[in-house]
Amino acid sequence: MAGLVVAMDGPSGSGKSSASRGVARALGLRYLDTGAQYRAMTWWILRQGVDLADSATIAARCGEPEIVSGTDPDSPAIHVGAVDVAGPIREDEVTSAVSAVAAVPEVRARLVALQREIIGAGDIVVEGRDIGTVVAPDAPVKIYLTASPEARAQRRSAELAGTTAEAQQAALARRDTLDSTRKTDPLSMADGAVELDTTALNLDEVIAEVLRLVKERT
Ligand SMILES: Nc1ncnc2c1ncn2[C@@H]1O[C@H](COP(=O)(O)OP(=O)(O)OP(=O)(O)O)[C@@H](O)[C@H]1O
Ligand SMILES: Nc1ccn([C@H]2C[C@H](O)[C@@H](COP(=O)(O)O)O2)c(=O)n1
Repeated sequence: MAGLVVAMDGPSGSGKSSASRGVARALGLRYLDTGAQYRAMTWWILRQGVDLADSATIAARCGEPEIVSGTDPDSPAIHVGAVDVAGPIREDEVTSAVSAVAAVPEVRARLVALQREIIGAGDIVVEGRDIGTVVAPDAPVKIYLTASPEARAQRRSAELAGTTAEAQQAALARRDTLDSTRKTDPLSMADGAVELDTTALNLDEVIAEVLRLVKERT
């Protein structure tokens, strides 16, 4: 299984992180959360006071922050320079701004290059929106994870305090629309990807199905 790359794409809240980490653990692979990188870039852009509508400035400055991703599925780490941003990047301020920053082509070019560098010789599960289409189109295993909007919102609201499933469903729908309608590398299912609807599956069942697909395709 040396050199294996598993590409896991899908909309927000479909379970990509949980499933990817479980699969990586089971197979002794590394794990890369590319969404955390877009969030880290967004955290830095917000800290610089850059207007989110000013894509020219975002494009001009997106080469400045050093974004460092850990690849241990048991403790995925993300730093901007020396600052641990694992907590702040999950705050509402970043979540509601990240799609605008991720739509800037220069941001994507920088992060896709960083992702390819980390993927390197493989042995990794990589999750995001464009892994199977753009970042690693030759990955032997490509999964497109989905779940109904209601299930995704229910899962998200169970995870976060002080919110409702209705509020989460609206926020997820907004992000889905922005991520799947942007001009550069929108969220879409890659050629050769297997769609896995997790609405009626628990996490262990999702991981077992992905492991079965890995076995079948390698
Ligand atoms: N099959 C499942 N059944 C029930 N809950 C699940 C399942 N998969 C994931 N979850 C829960 O749903 C929530 C969202 O999962 P996760 O963060 O893995 O999704 P994601 O697709 O990575 O989201 P995002 O793209 O926003 O980072 C988490 O609380 C997770 O524990
Ligand atoms: N490969 C990727 C990964 C993520 N994004 C963008 C779109 C998401 O809304 C945002 C945050 O990702 P999440 O943490 O929710 O997985 O980052 C992208 O465009 N491409």
